[in-house]
Amino acid sequence: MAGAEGSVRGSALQHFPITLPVGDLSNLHLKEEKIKPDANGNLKTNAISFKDRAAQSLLNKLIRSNLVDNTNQVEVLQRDPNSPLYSVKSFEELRLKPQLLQGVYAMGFNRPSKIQENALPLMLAEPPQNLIAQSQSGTGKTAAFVLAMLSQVEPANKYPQCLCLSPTYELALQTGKVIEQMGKFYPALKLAYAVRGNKLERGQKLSEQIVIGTPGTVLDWCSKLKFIDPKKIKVFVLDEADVMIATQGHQDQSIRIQRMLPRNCQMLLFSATFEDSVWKFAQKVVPDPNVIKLKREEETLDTIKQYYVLCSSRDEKFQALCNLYGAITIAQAMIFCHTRKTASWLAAELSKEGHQVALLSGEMMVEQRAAVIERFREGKEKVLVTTNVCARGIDVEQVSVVINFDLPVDKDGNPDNETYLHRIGRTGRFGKRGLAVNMVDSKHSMNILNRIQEHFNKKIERLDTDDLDEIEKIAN
Ligand SMILES: Nc1ncnc2c1ncn2[C@@H]1O[C@H](COP(=O)(O)OP(=O)(O)OP(=O)(O)O)[C@@H](O)[C@H]1O
Repeated sequence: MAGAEGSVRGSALQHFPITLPVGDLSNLHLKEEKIKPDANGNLKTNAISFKDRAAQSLLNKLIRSNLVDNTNQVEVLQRDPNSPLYSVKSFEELRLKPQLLQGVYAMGFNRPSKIQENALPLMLAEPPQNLIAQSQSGTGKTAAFVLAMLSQVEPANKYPQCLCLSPTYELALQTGKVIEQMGKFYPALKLAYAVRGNKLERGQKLSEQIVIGTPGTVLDWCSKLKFIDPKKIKVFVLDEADVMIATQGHQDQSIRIQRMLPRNCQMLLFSATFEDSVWKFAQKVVPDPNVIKLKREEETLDTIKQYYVLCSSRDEKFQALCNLYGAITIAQAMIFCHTRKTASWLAAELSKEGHQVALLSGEMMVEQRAAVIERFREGKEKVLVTTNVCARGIDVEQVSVVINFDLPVDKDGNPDNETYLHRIGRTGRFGKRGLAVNMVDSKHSMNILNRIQEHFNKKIERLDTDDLDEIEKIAN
């Protein structure tokens, strides 16, 4: 696929007259999308959660080079339950155009992922079917809808035929890269990015066959500026719906775009999660959908040894951690703090003690965070200090020790059991044994710990970090 020479469209980065560095999510889209306050006038929380979610999602894309391991079942709900349910075990069975099959193999894909096995036959059916699909990050959703777009597009027709909405500029670029890679054997195929800052001349009509962009700009290009004729769109993809719905503005714009499309346009919506709000939104933008869900791998505490250490202050917690340090660095460890400030302080103190630790903090740009995670994954650093927001959703499989320097609590100060399970649950995977140590420094945090024990109905043993024998015992 060739980029549009000298224009702001076409190949990904070099032609962009955009001054924001890639990865700086600080102001992006939040201002221009005119986020409306919710019923309680709550604007800030929404905006922050959008930013966090978008950064999270981008981070996952940057650090991911393989499919996520998943043994869970796929649930398929067909629009017409009487039609047979197809699933494919190979890309050949899909009868893709030869250039596309070449593109798939050039990317190193040998067979469809779990979600692709079921989603691709539905998406490529004749007539094309609408689909709502949910599965965790890294299970092959992007590759699936890119394949659907590339199957439908007619490179000889020089106008937009496929439209893909992404929540942010950076996420749009990541998906664009997949389109470029998979479509590279179609020389006539071009891609345009409808993102803020990408200015075209008035009255111009796009000749690119695929347009990917953020809802606000796509809406302008379809309605006010008329660069795109929405009536000619054959495939409409709404990616990262769970990130998208974190701003009301994005939801409204997506719905307005969807209403301009022809009735027979194929509508596809993808999301990593399926909370109520995502589901309601999905049903508004995808009429008569087939639905595919792939559940998350169940996390369990069964194979994890859990302890708590009783301290009376933050400094004592630090001392206890130093006592434990030798034992925990036999494997790789993640240390969770409640705030960025504590995380930075702790990382600095550990470094002063001569320990080599990495800090993953929300202040860093997403690319920097990805680099930290990459180094940790490669084992260049054995200990990663982080906050909850920063590390949510990141799977580093080889971590076998988790330290809760601060116990996870929600915004009301109650135990956050889900986060506890997610932090700890990742240590005991694939038959390996995991170790979790919780630092308790007040009556309040003891109370939180007790409620966590009750919730999971699992005893958390006390550990004395001055007792070397005991430390040795837990390390083995
Ligand atoms: N069939 C396949 N075989 C091998 N690798 C694949 C296959 N499909 C996708 N991948 C690779 O797996 C990784 C995750 O895929 P993809 O980005 O499509 O997942 P995703 O569910 O869209 O994740 P996210 O929600 O984070 O965007 C990518 O590196 C992709 O190249």
